[in-house]
Formats: sequence, structure tokens, C-alpha cells
Amino acid sequence: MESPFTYILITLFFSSILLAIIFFMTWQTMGKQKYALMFSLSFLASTALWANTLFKSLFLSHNLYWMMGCTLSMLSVVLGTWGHCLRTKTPIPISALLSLAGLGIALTFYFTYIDSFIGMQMSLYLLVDVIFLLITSVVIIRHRKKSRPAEIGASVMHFVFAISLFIAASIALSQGRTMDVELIKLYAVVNFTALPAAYVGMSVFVIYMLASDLAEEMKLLAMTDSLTQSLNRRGFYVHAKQQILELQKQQQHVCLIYWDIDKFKAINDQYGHAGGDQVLISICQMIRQHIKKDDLLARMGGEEFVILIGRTGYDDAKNVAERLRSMINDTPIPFGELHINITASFGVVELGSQDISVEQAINLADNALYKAKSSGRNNVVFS
Ligand SMILES: Nc1nc2c(ncn2[C@@H]2O[C@H](COP(=O)(O)OP(=O)(O)OP(=O)(O)O)[C@@H](O)[C@H]2O)c(=O)[nH]1
Repeated sequence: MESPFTYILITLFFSSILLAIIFFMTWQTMGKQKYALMFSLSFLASTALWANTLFKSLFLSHNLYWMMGCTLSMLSVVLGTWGHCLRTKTPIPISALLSLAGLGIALTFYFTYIDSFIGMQMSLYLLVDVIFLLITSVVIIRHRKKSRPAEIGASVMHFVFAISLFIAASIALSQGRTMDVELIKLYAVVNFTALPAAYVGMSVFVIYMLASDLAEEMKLLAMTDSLTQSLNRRGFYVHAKQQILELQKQQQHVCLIYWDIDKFKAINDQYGHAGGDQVLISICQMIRQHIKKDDLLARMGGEEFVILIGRTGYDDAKNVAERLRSMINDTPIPFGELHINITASFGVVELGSQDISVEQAINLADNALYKAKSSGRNNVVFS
């Protein structure tokens, strides 16, 4: 009858293979994101680590088997940590991660072959792993101001995994220079109870995190206009209500500007659909440069747009539409060798002074826009 630890190792071996395959498939299906490939390679290194532990001393001398195990363990966490740095665009260079792992390998080598010190030999790689797991935990949680539940879970699981490794490392280190059979038994119990659960838990949360990345990307796509990369009508309604509350809390004057390119049909007729499309793309880029980062710009359909702004002074808010109108009037849009002159008409309504919904504000601003069109175009009308 094999030791129960052998069965746990076999389970870990197969779990790692499956995880390596899952992340490889994720890499293939999620637009070849490098971080998914790093996660796959990390689990591949873990698979080799568990295989090395399963077949220990069968092919290699004990010391060589140990060095191999430590190296694979550190390689696995380096790849995982780097993957998380890539996903979150955290500027930690791979060379720094490899240097730390290299130091761990060199010291383990020293305490294995040169100055035999069993406590150091057994704990050093675990301590290096702990540092990497803690870095990863912080990298995940600091990625955005408000972390998603999957990110909180993944960060906590990395922390828990780090703690369980730290306990195992402390037990191993307390042996001192020579082996202590009782402590080795305790070390094995910690290593084969808390550790597998933390390992699998951590992996599942990383998968959940990537699935939630994908869901967010889909949500974003469903709310974005593919031509101009502005919000679409649906995206505007989703964001506007929250943004209005936020701006009103900050005592800002909130204005809704409904605007429309004048005689756009004639532009299409003169320059073709491609020319019309170029106008829509360029005008959105220009507008974005002239409004604040937090202002919402959305394409409501065709050549109709809406902008939601908040300004400290009422006059500031009112003047935005006039400034945009004059900027559009003065800026011909390059299209190949040509330049297309355009104008736009604007309807503006202030929210806050009147207790109205977004839908009502849009109707009022649209009526004002209609008046701007009827009174000759290229002007601004306030509701
Ligand atoms: N190139 C291009 N044209 C579009 C797009 N969506 C709608 N249009 C065109 O936009 C034109 C809108 O025309 P109208 O609603 O008559 O408005 P207009 O010509 O701008 O006239 P006024 O608004 O009264 O100044 C139509 O010819 C549509 O085919 C698009 O995505 N790309």
C-alpha cells in the first residue's frame, strides 16, 4: 500500500496537467494574451515538479532531485507572477523576478552541496515562493480602484497559499543544520493538507478572474459604438444615471448636450460612405480632445450624438456647447487629399435645476436641437 501522500501527489500531478491545458486553451481563445500562456507554462512547470516528487530518487541522486524540485517550484511561481504582471500591466521586469529566483537557487545549491544545512536547504525555495505569491496578491488587488469579486478572491487565495508555504518553510527551517524526523513529519502534513487546497483554490480563482475579464470585455463591446469607439445609446443610459448622481453630489452643474452633424447626407453624397465614416470618426476624436476625461460622449445613432458634462460654474457648462460648435466649424476634416468642412447644431439642457430623468432631458435637448436646425443650423439652442 502506497503512502497517502503519493495519492495526493498523483492528484496534484493530474490537476496541474488539466490547468496547463485549460490556460493553453484560454490563451488560444482569448486573442493569444501572453499572460494566459504564462499561466499555462507555470502549471506545466508545476506538473514537472509533482512528477519529479513522485519519481524522486528513481533517476536522480537525492541532492539533484532536490535541486530540480526547488528550481521547478520557483520557475512555476516566477511564470505565474509574471503572467499577473502582464495582465495588470504592472511594470515589474521579468529580469528582476528571475534574479530573485536565481538567488534562491544559488543559496539552495550552497546549503545542499557546499555547507550542508538541512533547514536552509528545505526552506529557502519556499520562502522565495512566498515572496512571489505575496507580490502577486498585491499586484492583483492594486490593479484597479475597485477590484472585482474574482480579483479579490484570487488575491486572497494567493495570500492564503503564501501563508501555508510560510508555515511549511518555518517548520523546515526550525530543524537547523541537521534533519529532525519529527519536524519532517509535521512539514509533510502541512505540505500535503493545507497546500493542495490552497493550490487548487488559487488556480480556480485565477480561471474565474479570466472569465470575469472576458465578461467585462463583452459588456464593454455591447456598450461601445464600433465605428467611433464612443459609448453607444445603451452604454450612455447605463453610465449616465450613475454619472449624474456622482456630479450632483459634487455640486456640479450638469448639462446634457444633444448634437447632430448638419447636412450629413450631403457629405455622404459628395464624399461617399467612406468619407462620411471618416467624418464620424474624426469628429469624435476632436470632441474627446475638447472635453474632460469624465464627460460622457455617446453616439445615439447615425450622425446624432450626446455629451453629458459637469462643470463647477453654470456659465462654464453652458459655454462648452458653443466652444464645440465653433471648433467644429473651424476645423476641416482631412480625408485623403481632401478636407471636408462640416458644421453641427446643438441642443442643451441643464439637469439639476429641474428634477428630470435622463430620458426627459434627452427629449428636451432633442427639441432644442430641432429648433437649432430650424433656425438655420450651425448654432446652439438652450432648452
Ligand atoms: N457614412 C455614414 N453615414 C451614415 C451612418 N449612419 C447614418 N448615416 C447617414 O446619415 C444621413 C443622415 O441624414 P439626415 O437624417 O437626412 O440628416 P442630415 O442630412 O444631416 O440633415 P440635418 O440633420 O437636417 O442637417 C443619412 O444619409 C444616413 O444614411 C454611418 O454610420 N456612416
